[in-house]
Amino acid sequence: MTAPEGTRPTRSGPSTGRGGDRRPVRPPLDRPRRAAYEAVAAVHRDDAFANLVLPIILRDEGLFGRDAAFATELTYGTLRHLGTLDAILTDAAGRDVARIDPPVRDALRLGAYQLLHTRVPAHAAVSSTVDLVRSVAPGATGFANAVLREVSTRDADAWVAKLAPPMETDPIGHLALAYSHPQWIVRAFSEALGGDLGETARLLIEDNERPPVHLCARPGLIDPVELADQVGGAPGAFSPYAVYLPGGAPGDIPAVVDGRAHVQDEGSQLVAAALAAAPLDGPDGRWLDLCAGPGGKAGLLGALAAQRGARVTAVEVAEHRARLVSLATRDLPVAVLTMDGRDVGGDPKLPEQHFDRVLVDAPCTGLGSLRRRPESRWRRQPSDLPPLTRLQRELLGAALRAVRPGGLVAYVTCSPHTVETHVTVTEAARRSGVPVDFVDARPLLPAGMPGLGDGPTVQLWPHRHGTDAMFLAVLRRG
Ligand SMILES: C[S@@+](CC[C@H](N)C(=O)[O-])C[C@H]1O[C@@H](n2cnc3c(N)ncnc32)[C@H](O)[C@@H]1O
Repeated sequence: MTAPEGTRPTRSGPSTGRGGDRRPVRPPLDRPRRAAYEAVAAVHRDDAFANLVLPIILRDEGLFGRDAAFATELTYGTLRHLGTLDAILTDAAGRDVARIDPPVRDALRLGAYQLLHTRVPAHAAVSSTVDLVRSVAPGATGFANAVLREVSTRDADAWVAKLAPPMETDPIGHLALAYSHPQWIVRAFSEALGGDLGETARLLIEDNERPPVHLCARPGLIDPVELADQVGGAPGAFSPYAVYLPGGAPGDIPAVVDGRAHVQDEGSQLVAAALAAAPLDGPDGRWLDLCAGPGGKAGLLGALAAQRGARVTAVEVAEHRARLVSLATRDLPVAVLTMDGRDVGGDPKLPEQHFDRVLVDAPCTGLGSLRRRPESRWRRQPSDLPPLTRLQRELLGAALRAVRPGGLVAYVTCSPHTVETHVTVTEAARRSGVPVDFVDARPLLPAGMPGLGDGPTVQLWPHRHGTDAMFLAVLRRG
């Protein structure tokens, strides 16, 4: 991408050289790069989330349009490519990045990202980064200059060829370095893809792309073609409710403001709609969303329920997220309960064998939506899995208690990690003590959708479907 070379003065702007001030005149720090630096530094220093902290910094800096887009590209790109950039910087600096002063380290990461992954001219990438280092660690400008000059001696492919272990002997290590993912995540993806390393590489590449924004045109409230016309977008490839947003702030769209549409990945729409589409004998008026916050799927289920004379009970344990569910489902037949979903049978508001359709959109590692959270791949650890999978099993067990005989439970994660998908489902079903059968989930998705595998569960993928990597298992209680 082309970088707008900033020329405006900043808070830490240059000396004017007037009034006997003999300091040399320095080029001003451009505000997009400064904003990106502050966002990356906040992520590493304060454990901030880039998608929350960056909009605040952009607003405080008064950055809009191209400048904001450039700052966003630098922030998200640097965070996504962090693993590979750090390996390159370690080599170029001759010492582990962990031993570089954090402000200098973050500035170097931004500089290396510009050199290796953008069309910013090398001289501009180096000089603007050295300016940045001068403002945060004045003693380190010579070091930063030398490191970046070394980085600029190769392009990204040549650095990977130098530093990555050979694909033949260490494919996981190779892919991890080449496509900037932790090895344990590459291993998990490869396993979920049946060991196909070519496909694993395609997934990793997709994870490093900027994700599209999808809208859900709520059924019965707005036609997706009409919404697509309004926003200048296109109807989705698979979900009958999806609209692809070409750009702009979704919060400014009138249909989103008045609750006829909401922002939601197309894969999330598909799995929620699949539960509503599954054939069911007998009563069909009581639907339950056991993990509802912040309310994306409850919004779609609520709109579908309204069309079919059903009602949704939406359960969420975190109070602030339960409030978000209430906001997301206003004017829909949805009752929100702030409570622990595992209390099924232990609380009169959540009786056993009461519901016809139950969704368990379980808390998970979120490895299926790494595109949307650039820093999360570096924060997640394998040690996150045991407590999460225990909670997933307990919630699915509660759902199986909540559903009536003959009723349906959809278990969903936005992670393709088999421990959170297949292992959780089979273990929870085995331990539940109630008879359950798997329903083939593939026919519950739009006809002709490719790449759905052998069933009965479905795994969606960014590189196959353009969606987050959502997993869906549908169970029928006997
Ligand atoms: C993956 S998110 C659900 C996303 C939501 N279905 C949507 O589409 O917007 C999982 C949610 O489960 C909630 N949760 C975690 N433990 C829970 C529990 N024991 N009972 C109910 N909700 C829980 C989390 O707070 C989180 O909001």
